[in-house]
Amino acid sequence: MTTLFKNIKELIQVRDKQIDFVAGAEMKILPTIKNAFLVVENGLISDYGKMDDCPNAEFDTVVDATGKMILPSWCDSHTHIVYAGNREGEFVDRINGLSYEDIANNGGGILNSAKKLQETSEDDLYNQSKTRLEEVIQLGTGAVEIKSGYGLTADAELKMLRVIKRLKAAYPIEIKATFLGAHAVPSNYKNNKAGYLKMLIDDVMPKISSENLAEYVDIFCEKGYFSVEDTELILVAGKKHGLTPKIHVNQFNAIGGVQVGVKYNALSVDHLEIMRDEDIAALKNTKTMPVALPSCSYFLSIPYTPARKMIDAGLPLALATDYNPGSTPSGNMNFVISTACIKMKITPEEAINAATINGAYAMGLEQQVGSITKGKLANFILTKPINSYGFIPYSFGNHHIEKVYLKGLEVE
Ligand SMILES: N=CN[C@@H](CCC(=O)O)C(=O)O
Ligand SMILES: [Zn+2]
Repeated sequence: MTTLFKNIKELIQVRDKQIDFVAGAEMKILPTIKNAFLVVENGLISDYGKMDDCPNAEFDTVVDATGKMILPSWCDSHTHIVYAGNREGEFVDRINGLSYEDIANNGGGILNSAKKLQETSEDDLYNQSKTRLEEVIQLGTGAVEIKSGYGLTADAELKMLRVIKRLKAAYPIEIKATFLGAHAVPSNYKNNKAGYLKMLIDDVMPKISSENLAEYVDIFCEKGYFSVEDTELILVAGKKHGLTPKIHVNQFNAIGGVQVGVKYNALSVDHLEIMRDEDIAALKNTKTMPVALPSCSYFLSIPYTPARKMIDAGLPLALATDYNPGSTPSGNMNFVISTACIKMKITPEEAINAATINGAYAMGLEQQVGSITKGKLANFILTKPINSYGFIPYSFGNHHIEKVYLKGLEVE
């Protein structure tokens, strides 16, 4: 099965050589080819170049992309899209003056979602979650990480992970799964956090390994949730079960989570709304990707990750949605890149790098997706006619996607 895309106004994020990620000043460079062609063979990118060099061969399908651009699908490395119900009530409570913290202290927040999820059957949870997955695919996402963490019992955490496994099998999008049992301390362990962590380690992790339910382990390292010591415990246990760390840190307070992530070679440290100079310094010259979640800052009216300062300090940056019912009920990566440009003062080139190749790295998929590179999956966005790629973040709240392709096939 071969497809030729011809007369592409601009082919974006073209990387002839496989790279892991871009950092610092390199993030301002977004390689493109104007007036380009792209060939897809059996789901993979097999060739591309200038139209002058377009192969004169027979193809099963030819798509004329005159006036349109092609860019790699968004790589959303941090989501919680498997959840039950929603938290619209808390949205109104916040409008009326309660803080995210007040709501959590009143038994709402993550515990509210956990109660709903525990009462929801696996099939129902699958059906609710697949709707969101289909929605983000239409919005241009071609690779996504999904976390557990709204179960908070052994059974409900495993139920979430099994739903993610079913989604992996049923959809052509690339999916990575993360075990986030340590998302909050459930009420029945209110005065026994150590017992809860022991249960996650002794009862849940072995089942995750034996059923191959996750690639990553996460924990909410934050005042009132889990400490740096709890984080070390979970990361060490996770590693024993083959789970690489990707952790929630520095959302409301900087308590040393970045340092513990770096110490245990976390693939990513995510949120980072509160960053001290020492946290930025700790990430320098490491393999740990800092991930910013601007839609969360927008929705909760909390500070934005100081992305400009971090990139200027030489760090890489990835952007993700954090799609979840409490802090970010949106999985729109187009909005994420706009918000990153507008609020974090990063350029369209930096934002697109952060949402493609760096996002791919933050979920261990940099060999498969995130750039137009021969041999990578043909997961990309065909835009509507637009004048420049900068129009995508500029035109905030809209998207300019005409079609999305996963493994070379148009998603209907
Ligand atoms: N901060 C921790 N976890 C989620 C939100 C949890 C919730 O409110 O449901 C996040 O990444 O924002
Ligand atoms: Zn999150």
